[in-house]
Amino acid sequence: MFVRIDGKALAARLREEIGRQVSRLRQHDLVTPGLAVILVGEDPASQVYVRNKATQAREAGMSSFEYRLADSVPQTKLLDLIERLNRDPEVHGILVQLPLPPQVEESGVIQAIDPGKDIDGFHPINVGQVAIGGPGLVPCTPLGCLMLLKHQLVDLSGQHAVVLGRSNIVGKPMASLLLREDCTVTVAHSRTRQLEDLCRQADILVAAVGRPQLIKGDWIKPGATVIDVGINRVEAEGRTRLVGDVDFATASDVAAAITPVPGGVGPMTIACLLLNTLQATCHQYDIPFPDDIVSRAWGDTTAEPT
Ligand SMILES: NC(=O)C1=CN([C@@H]2O[C@H](COP(=O)(O)OP(=O)(O)OC[C@H]3O[C@@H](n4cnc5c(N)ncnc54)[C@H](OP(=O)(O)O)[C@@H]3O)[C@@H](O)[C@H]2O)C=CC1
Ligand SMILES: Nc1nc(=O)c2c([nH]1)NC[C@@H]1CN(c3ccc(C(=O)N[C@@H](CCC(=O)O)C(=O)O)cc3)C=[N+]21
Repeated sequence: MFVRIDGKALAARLREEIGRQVSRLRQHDLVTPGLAVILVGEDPASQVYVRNKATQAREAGMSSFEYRLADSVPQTKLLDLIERLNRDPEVHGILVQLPLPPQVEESGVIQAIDPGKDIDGFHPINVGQVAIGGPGLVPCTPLGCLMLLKHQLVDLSGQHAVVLGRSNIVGKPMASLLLREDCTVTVAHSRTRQLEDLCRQADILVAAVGRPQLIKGDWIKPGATVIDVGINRVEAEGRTRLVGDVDFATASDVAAAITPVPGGVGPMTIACLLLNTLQATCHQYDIPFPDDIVSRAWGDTTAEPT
């Protein structure tokens, strides 16, 4: 039986559970988790995400601080703001929306964020921790993908996972996490040969290439689980709509389960951002983090965060 993995519903349940944990912290007068989001420039899609992040943080009982900087902002000004937020006791998580304009050097900005407040998990310290299986903040999008996979599949061990895309924000951390789950992992990219044949070998296919509906049903192994990370805006019949990297219609005839776009990975990314903010807050205050939060939210035992 084909399953459409309902990321939107699962994310809503996870946010509710995060909200319960936040009110517990507040009731005990311990702390109100605070999330700071920095947006440089006026990209309309980024504005939508940043607004959604702020609204959902507030709905979960967190404080949300938004900083909008001009597209022409000098790097030093952005670094000064990050420094200030690193020291701000009301801010426990910092996110700088990517991509950044060309005058700003992305790696310098990421490295300026206090690794303990780096809720995106992009700082080299957190990247390294994930790679060696240590503690640390895990990037939100791959973390959300892993939770959806664990919800869908009882055992990831020994499964062949093919990750399409090798970006620092999705493909590479996704591959690290799947390896930690004992999958056999293949990472493909724009230079990969015979991509279709490779995809057909995947028990688990994670698509993060940013190419609208590139992956067709006949690229997919019957019974595979497909996670579609792609968010692509396409014009159709005079309207813009969102499609993934997977051609959902043909893929759903072959795969056992797929995440839809919208309503799949996207909402989980934001829920995981809030989860990371809660985790960072607990860590900063030496409060035990409720490790079973995902199973509490979803009522299963297969989806613990890593
Ligand atoms: N749902 C969510 O929460 C999120 C969704 N996204 C979406 O996920 C997608 C990927 O994002 P991101 O990782 O940032 O993108 P990047 O553009 O940084 O990376 C794309 C990757 O895909 C590879 N690639 C591009 N075209 C092909 C092709 N035809 N065949 C094989 N590989 C290809 C590139 O290869 P190479 O390295 O060789 O150039 C690269 O590794 C986008 O649609 C983005 O909008 C991103 C973040 C969060
Ligand atoms: N530092 C940083 N961290 C990020 O996590 C980050 C980033 N920069 N830059 C951009 C990408 C993209 N991203 C998305 C988050 C949510 C949805 C999302 O909620 N999507 C909805 C649809 C929203 C809509 O209608 O546009 C869905 O798929 O259902 C999508 C994409 C986070 N990113």
